[in-house]
Amino acid sequence: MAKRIDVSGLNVFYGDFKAVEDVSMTIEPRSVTAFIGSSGCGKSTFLRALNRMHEVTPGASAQGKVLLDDLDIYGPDVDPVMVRSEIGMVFQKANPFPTMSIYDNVIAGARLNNSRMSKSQADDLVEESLRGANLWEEVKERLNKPGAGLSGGQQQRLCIARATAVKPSVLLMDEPCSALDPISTLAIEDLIHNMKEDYTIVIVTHNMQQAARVSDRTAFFNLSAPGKPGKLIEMGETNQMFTRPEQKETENYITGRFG
Ligand SMILES: Nc1ncnc2c1ncn2[C@@H]1O[C@H](COP(=O)(O)OP(=O)(O)OP(=O)(O)O)[C@@H](O)[C@H]1O
Repeated sequence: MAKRIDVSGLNVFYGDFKAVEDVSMTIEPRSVTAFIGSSGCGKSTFLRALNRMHEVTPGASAQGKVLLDDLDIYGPDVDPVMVRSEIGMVFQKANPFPTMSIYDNVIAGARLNNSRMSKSQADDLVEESLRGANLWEEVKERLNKPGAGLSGGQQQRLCIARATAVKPSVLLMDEPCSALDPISTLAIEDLIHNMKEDYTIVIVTHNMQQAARVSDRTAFFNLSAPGKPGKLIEMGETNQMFTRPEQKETENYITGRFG
């Protein structure tokens, strides 16, 4: 299920402004990769270009290559909607459809892909996805209540259930815990840890302890100066990045001397 992402020479623009310059990296399947770096260095922009989500921003464009196993996601005949169902996304602020029930939130994307799904198939998928997101026990008695009635941490796990219900191979998470309290954060971190058996996971985080706790590999991005594009400075095993980074810039950032 999990797939590898290979990026080569990716540049991302907002109009004429180059926000990300010449990034190449491999994101390994069945592992967690963290993106760290100071504010504005292009982590979210780069993340969104991995499933063509930047295309919903007017004027945004990307150049370069992104392969999902063998599929060139920017290929001429490739449908961005298909790309986003293979490479799902979870955002900083949990965004369940507010008036929809918990049940319908989970099944919404999967129904778009398969409108002929039977009631029992849908029931099974809702349960499986909520169990996978470690939310089933908390909501099984109130599946028909609105998603917006859940706590922030529960809403974020609901969004994870919704993203996984379409059976993606990759999950991109953009600061998924930044709006959550420490207990809910730990619940999401545990979940990320368990989910990496089945998915390729990428997480953008400002919290370096979090990157150290949850990720196998870490990529550090930086800007050479304000207004310049963000670049990938270094990527490696998380342990090595936090103890023996190769670049001085990385060391300055992780030891808090910068950014
Ligand atoms: N919709 C947009 N239109 C124009 N410029 C944008 C847009 N979104 C981001 N940018 C610019 O692109 C650059 C990279 O922003 P991005 O949000 O990717 O950085 P980031 O590393 O994720 O920052 P943060 O950690 O603060 O979320 C910044 O200079 C930002 O101002």
